[in-house]
Amino acid sequence: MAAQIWGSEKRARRRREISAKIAQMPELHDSKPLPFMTREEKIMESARKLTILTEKMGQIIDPTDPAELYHLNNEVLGLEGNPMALHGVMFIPALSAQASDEQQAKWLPRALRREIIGTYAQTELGHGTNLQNLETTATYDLATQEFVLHTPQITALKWWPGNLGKSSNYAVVVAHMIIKAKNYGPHPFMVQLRDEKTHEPLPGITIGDIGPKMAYNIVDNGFLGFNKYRIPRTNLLMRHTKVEADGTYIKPPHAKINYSAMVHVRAYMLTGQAIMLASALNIATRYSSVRRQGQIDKSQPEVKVLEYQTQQHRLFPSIARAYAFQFAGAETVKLYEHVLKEMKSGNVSLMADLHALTSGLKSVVTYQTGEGIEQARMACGGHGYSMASYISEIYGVAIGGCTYEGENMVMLLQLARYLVKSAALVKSGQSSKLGPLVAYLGVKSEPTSLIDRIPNSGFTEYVKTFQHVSKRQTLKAADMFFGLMEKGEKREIAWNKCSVELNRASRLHTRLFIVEAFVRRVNEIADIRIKEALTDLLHLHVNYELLDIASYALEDGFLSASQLDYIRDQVYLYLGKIRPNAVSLLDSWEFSDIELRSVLGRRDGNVYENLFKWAKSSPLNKTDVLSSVTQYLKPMMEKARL
Ligand SMILES: CCCCCCCCCCCCCCCCCCCCC/C=C/C(=O)SCCNC(=O)CCNC(=O)[C@H](O)C(C)(C)COP(=O)(O)OP(=O)(O)OC[C@H]1O[C@@H](n2cnc3c(N)ncnc32)[C@H](O)[C@@H]1OP(=O)(O)O
Ligand SMILES: Cc1cc2nc3c(=O)[nH]c(=O)nc-3n(C[C@H](O)[C@H](O)[C@H](O)COP(=O)(O)OP(=O)(O)OC[C@H]3O[C@@H](n4cnc5c(N)ncnc54)[C@H](O)[C@@H]3O)c2cc1C
Repeated sequence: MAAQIWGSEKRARRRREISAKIAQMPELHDSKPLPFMTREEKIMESARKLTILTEKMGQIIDPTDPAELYHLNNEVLGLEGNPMALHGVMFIPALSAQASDEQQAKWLPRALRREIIGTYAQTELGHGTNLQNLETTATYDLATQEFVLHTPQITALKWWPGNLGKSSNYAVVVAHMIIKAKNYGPHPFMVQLRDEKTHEPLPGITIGDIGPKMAYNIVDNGFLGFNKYRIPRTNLLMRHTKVEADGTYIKPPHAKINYSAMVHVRAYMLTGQAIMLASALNIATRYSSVRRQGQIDKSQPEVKVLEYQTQQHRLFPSIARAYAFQFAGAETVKLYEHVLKEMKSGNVSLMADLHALTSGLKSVVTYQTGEGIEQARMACGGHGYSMASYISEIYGVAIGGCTYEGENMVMLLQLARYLVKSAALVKSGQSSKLGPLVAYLGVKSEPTSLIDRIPNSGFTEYVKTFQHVSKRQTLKAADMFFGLMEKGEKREIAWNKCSVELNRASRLHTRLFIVEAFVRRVNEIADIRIKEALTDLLHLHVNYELLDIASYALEDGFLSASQLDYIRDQVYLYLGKIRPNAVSLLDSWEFSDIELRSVLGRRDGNVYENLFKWAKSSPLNKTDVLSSVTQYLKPMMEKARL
């Protein structure tokens, strides 16, 4: 099963080897539990480990393999980030995709050797979503052949970029490029922020940390201002766009090609979210098979809480989602790598499809991951609320994904633009022009669903039902939009009035893609036992998901009330079938105890003893009487007693 999850036997074996090596290297372990550290201590601890990794990484992993890097990162540095997180996740990808060959030769080897640390500085205090209204300017000075970076007012301060505040000395900065008083829109520039020797901010730069956040507190998200700060013309990233010495602008082959670093993260973060969901579920499911509370049959001893159907219903559909996200994420990464290769050689024809797909997936996956992790926390009762479970930290980190790389509603609306264009093709009889991901929009469906009507139909009737609801909602939302425009509404006003319906269409389309990716994967599996276990999980997935969106299929009679009862029964049936495999389905992800960082989710199940040990190690327990007591509470009580 690990081979299915991680993509191959080899990958699963490599993960095990890497975990085993790390287990033998105490210098790479947390020196104490992260929840007991202050933010400064955590940052220090993480930087300490990063420097060891820089020395020893080659002995542990193949540093050119992103999957191995990611595993190393999760084991050693953990989910809460590290001082170079953005360096690997956005700075290097931005340079790789957007810098010319000459620029890459100058900067990439230095970045890869970690001579410099970089980040991606785009969002500002006043604007994150609406890139067209960013306020930082890069004005070309023809006389000196330099760009002058400037922050005209407080809302133009860069705000949020990870590791910008304290760790990075370089950044890819996105600013509006102005040449001879003409604004060419946001463009990426390579900018040195700090002196390479002293690490002091360079003159003209204001920089710092934005303060503690809901999670990710090892990352120094920062602010950055420029006061007429000059950089050479050749620091504009010029793979696709060029500015000649005389100020001539050569436009890129696609207007949004400079957004590729964002698409990179959107594509890669899906499996990251799957891992976080599976981690939280692993903790909750292991604990649920240790925790005994109450009886189902009063004549029997107390049961493991995992025996309760409500507990299974809380956890198992999310187990199915974690697998589904991992499979859909793997497909998306493949597609992204393909499109990136094509883009580099000038073919930009697939960018719109990739953008639509990653926008929808990013939104649905992060939202459902958040839901699943929060349910996992609640499923652990009181101990889930303790930082000893570590689930709240996983939740805080995962939920950040709903906001970064494009706020979820906004990204769903991006996919909706693509769906509406596709709907227009269907309406004008040009269904043959639909791309493969939306081809179903042009296919006439049956009048009613055949779920439970055709024996042994596998998942086909389920997929058709998802297609039907997605198609119907897309056409309905598009009709609403076109109808308003026909009545004379301006395009943007009409769009806003339909946006809730449009986003519903985007979610349904994305959920269909996730179901299809799961079905595709299960169909490919040769090993009978693995196929059986995953087929059970897929049964739970399609029935649970369909029940969740049933109103869309009920309202036009595509599903009947009796079919809905059948679907509900299937959910209960598969909860029971999955129960014996539940812990194994999560243990198959092979997270080590080092990586999980959870007292509740320990592999050996020795929860109570270790919870007590953990509590005793709290800094508050170093002394029996705290100074808050001697200084305030004790005098208060004494005064009251007088
Ligand atoms: C040991 C050490 C270890 C280190 C690490 C190891 C690394 C291993 C690698 C593994 C990676 C794992 C990943 C895990 C991730 C976790 C890390 C978390 C870090 C978080 C970092 C966060 C960073 C950020 O948030 S950066 C800032 C992101 N900002 C946004 O996303 C802004 C959102 N807004 C937008 O994208 C745009 O403004 C948008 C799209 C809303 C509108 O843009 P616009 O320019 O205004 O567009 P408009 O004129 O309206 O035109 C729309 C038009 O354009 C099309 N379009 C838009 N975008 C694209 C695109 N990208 N591609 C193609 N087409 C695009 C759109 O479709 C419209 O088309 P039409 O409909 O045809 O008009
Ligand atoms: C943990 C974290 C890490 C980050 N790292 C980085 C980084 O490394 N580099 C970087 O540059 N940035 C980074 N960011 C910033 C992040 O990319 C932005 O916060 C994000 O893109 C959302 O933009 P915003 O803050 O402007 O939200 P807003 O756009 O102000 O969103 C507020 C509300 O308005 C709604 N809204 C906005 N526009 C529309 C619209 N057109 N239609 C409908 N609704 C709309 C949204 O849906 C939301 O409900 C990070 C953020 C976080 C939380």
